[in-house]
Amino acid sequence: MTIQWFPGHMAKARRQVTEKLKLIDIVYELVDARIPQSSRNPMIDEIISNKPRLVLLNKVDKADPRVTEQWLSYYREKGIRAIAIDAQAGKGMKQIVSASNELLKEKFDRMKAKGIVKPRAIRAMIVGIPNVGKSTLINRLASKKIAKTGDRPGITQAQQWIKVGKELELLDTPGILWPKFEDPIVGYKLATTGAIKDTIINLQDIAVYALRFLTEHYPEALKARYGLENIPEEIVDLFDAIGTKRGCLMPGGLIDYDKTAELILRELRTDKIGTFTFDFPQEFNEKVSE
Ligand SMILES: Nc1nc2c(ncn2[C@@H]2O[C@H](COP(=O)(O)OP(=O)(O)OP(=O)(O)O)[C@@H](O)[C@H]2O)c(=O)[nH]1
Repeated sequence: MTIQWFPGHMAKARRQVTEKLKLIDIVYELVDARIPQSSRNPMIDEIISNKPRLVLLNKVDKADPRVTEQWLSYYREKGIRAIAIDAQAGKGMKQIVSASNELLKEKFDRMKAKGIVKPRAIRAMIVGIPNVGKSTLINRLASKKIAKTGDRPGITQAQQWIKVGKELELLDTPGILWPKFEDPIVGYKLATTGAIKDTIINLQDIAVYALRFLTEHYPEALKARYGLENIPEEIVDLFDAIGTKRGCLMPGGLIDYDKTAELILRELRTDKIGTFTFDFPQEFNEKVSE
């Protein structure tokens, strides 16, 4: 698999995020709850350094609730604050504000001690890879009282802040960090969940990955969706079975594998087969830094 982001592009995105870090108190690292690890930018720890961080597992409605719980305890054990949210439906929004308050309590207590009587609102920025739900979350948080507080003095680049109640101000442009995947499996996970375009990786290859994954981890859901008594061992036989059931045929009755792959991925992405998580915390126990 040859996927290369332009190094210049990456460097620019990184620079923009680093610039904005100076303006904020806390980073909201938005990841996809279906692939909490694969949808992180691997350099994020280094980029945000010791800035307080809140991990937001978005699209939790599309993930396996059992594995989401495992991820939340995993973060807890690592001392990382994390919340599962559904930005589309607006679930978890209050928790974002309360967790931010808790995380910054010490800093604001120090400000109070220095004689700053009224601590200002917490300033936050959302950071995440494409398609993870950054705009949806901004709109959701801004929904009722959208108010722009204007530019702050001393900042070269004009920044707009969105007020979220009295306690929070959010930068109106999120930081985009690219996923990086030397590991082809990470690429397949990103493609399966729709984080990268289908044109980047061959559609049939993505569907093969997805079917193998479901066969291993969620066989009952796969059987139920496609009316299979058993899941064939050979992947081509599984394609044939699904293609036949769904009438994905070419003239002459041969299975149309492209059409079958497209159907499987469409149904998977729209949760027709079920709600799944593709990253398991056990796989990454050694790899995540604190
Ligand atoms: N089911 C579900 N869908 C969501 C959720 N949050 C966002 N989406 C959907 O995910 C898609 C991408 O959301 P965006 O908000 O555009 O993502 P983004 O990170 O701003 O994307 P870029 O502009 O590409 O960086 C949209 O179709 C949203 O409706 C969620 O919590 N649940």
